[in-house]
Amino acid sequence: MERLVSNWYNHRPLPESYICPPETRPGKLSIPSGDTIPVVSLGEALINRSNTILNVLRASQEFGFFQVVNHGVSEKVLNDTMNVVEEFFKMPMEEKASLYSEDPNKVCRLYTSNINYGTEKYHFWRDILKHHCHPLDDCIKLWPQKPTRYSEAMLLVANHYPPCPDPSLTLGLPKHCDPNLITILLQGHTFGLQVFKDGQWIGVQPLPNALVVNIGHQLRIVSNNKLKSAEHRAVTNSKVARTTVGLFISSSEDSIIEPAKSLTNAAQPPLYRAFRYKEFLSYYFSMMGDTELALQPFKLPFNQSVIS
Ligand SMILES: O=C(O)CCC(=O)C(=O)O
Ligand SMILES: [Fe+2]
Repeated sequence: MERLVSNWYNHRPLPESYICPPETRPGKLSIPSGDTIPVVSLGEALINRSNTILNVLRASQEFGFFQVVNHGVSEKVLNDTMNVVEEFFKMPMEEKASLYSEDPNKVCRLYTSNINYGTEKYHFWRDILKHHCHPLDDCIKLWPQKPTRYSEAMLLVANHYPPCPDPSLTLGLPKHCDPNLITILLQGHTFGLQVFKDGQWIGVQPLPNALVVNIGHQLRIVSNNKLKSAEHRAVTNSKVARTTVGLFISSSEDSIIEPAKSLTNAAQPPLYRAFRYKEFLSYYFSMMGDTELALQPFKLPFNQSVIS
């Protein structure tokens, strides 16, 4: 519990154990906050559905990332979700203590940094509240009891990045691709999310009431690499705490994942073998940070993919 950054951050300078190796440091923080990440207005689908679908496909092929506006989720629901999560992180430590756990198998838990605080080489400037949402009737009983409004919001991962004494030396979240199908992120008003595209980092501009959508590894595999699972990371800032809420859409751990048959043929053979999602997840978490290595054991060698 003492490990949570929000427990101690404003009492001391950046501890050495949070300093990233030079090649992964954010360094200069004036990353262009791109208008380049596509913004898709879902409201347009009511008038021209096929054009909206094309926009989503194009963004998923080129960037693996886009923002959606006019999505139909009310401003009130978005604000309530963000407020209740911010309220959760602001609660006194004693109120949150029962949720703190370093056991990754716990269905609802509060923890810090990244996957394994005990074994990681250096730490990240982030506290996390994570829980499952499906099946809702079972999961909701395990969600935080306080703030009492909490269970009216539905979410899976809430990231909290307290103000940081030196944002140029540390990261909130290291470079990664999400393992699941699609992630929908409410990133609030504070800049911090960056996407790696064509060898450089691009900032994802916080837009009012927008949701950031990104393609995960599962969908990259199902689409046989037609859609891109983009690498991204979160940087911190020294002025304000940043809180984000991510809904991770995923198939069940027992599902078989493989390239869709309708997208493969003799000219475009499957690039991945079939596997159970849980097999992928355990390998992914052991390879955290190296996107291509995480996919390696699931790739088919070219000649084998032609035969199958
Ligand atoms: O907090 C953010 O801006 C990014 C979060 C994210 O990428 C994740 O939780 O996988
Ligand atoms: Fe992510």
